[in-house]
Amino acid sequence: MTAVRVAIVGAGGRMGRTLIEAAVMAPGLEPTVATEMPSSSLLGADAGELAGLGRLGVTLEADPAAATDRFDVLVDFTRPEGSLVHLDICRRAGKAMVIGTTGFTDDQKAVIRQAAEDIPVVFAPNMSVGVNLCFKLLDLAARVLGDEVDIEIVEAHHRHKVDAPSGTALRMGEVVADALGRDLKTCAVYGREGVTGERDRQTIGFETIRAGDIVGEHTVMFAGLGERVEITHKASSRMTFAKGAMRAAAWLNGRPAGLYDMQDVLGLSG
Ligand SMILES: NC(=O)C1=CN([C@@H]2O[C@H](COP(=O)(O)OP(=O)(O)OC[C@H]3O[C@@H](n4cnc5c(N)ncnc54)[C@H](OP(=O)(O)O)[C@@H]3O)[C@@H](O)[C@H]2O)C=CC1
Ligand SMILES: O=C(O)C1=N[C@H](C(=O)O)C[C@H](O)C1
Repeated sequence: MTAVRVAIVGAGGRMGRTLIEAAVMAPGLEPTVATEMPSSSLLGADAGELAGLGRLGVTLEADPAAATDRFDVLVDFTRPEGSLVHLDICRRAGKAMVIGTTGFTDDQKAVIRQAAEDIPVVFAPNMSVGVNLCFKLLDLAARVLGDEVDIEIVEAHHRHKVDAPSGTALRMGEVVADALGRDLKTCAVYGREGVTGERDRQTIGFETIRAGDIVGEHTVMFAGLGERVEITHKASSRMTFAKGAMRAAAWLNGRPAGLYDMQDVLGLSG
């Protein structure tokens, strides 16, 4: 069987380097393209050496559009503006794409939805199996505990993270809001300060912590009178996300055009 050829964009980033390692380790996948920003001092470096694996023979280049004949699936953990450029390249070339980047606006998400009419795309704010299991548990908890409890979502990440709340926290909020028939757009409260008045039970609160080298932690609290349920996920290695992204790339190769997420990849949808 021929290996699925994977392009990793943003290869010099925290996730980029981990993705290179995960692609090397994943059976049936082969990292064939690695790109970085045209301004990057890493251009010309060997992707394997960058990931601490030794020479791989894949050189960091600047333009994924010039490499479309050398990959089957492009994996993107960069920034929203970069992801949309990469999406356009994949769409024009008829290539599949895995998007792990977070922080998109609603308009940018609409562009992704539109592109997925032409190419297969997995778009997920968190590629770990554990978080995707938590989405299912959250749906169940919200349905059972209902409107009697106060719901708060607390997330913590490293000091370098640029978007808040995390994409995962927002998706957790959507899952809970959907289960309760609420619209997250109108019921979300982002942080509190000053004289806030009593809590409105219909709201879903978000709190963000940015500190040190925390890889990624999420807790959803369902707090009632006399008891409290908390569902927590703690990532201790970026490899958990990178392995999920490689699983998504293998799953996506050869699929029809469409917008998929990790629930589809893991067989958890529905
Ligand atoms: N879905 C999931 O499971 C996960 C998602 N993420 C998300 O992945 C993204 C990346 O995270 P992380 O690796 O920590 O971030 P980093 O900042 O470490 O890496 C981002 C990489 O993308 C490059 N980049 C930045 N802007 C552009 C652009 N416009 N075009 C092309 N490349 C660009 C950066 O280059 P340069 O350094 O030169 O700016 C860098 O190499 C974030 O949105 C994060 O939330 C993270 C972990 C898990
Ligand atoms: O930026 C990160 O690091 C992470 N981002 C994702 C998010 O915003 O949800 C996923 C993970 O928690 C790590």
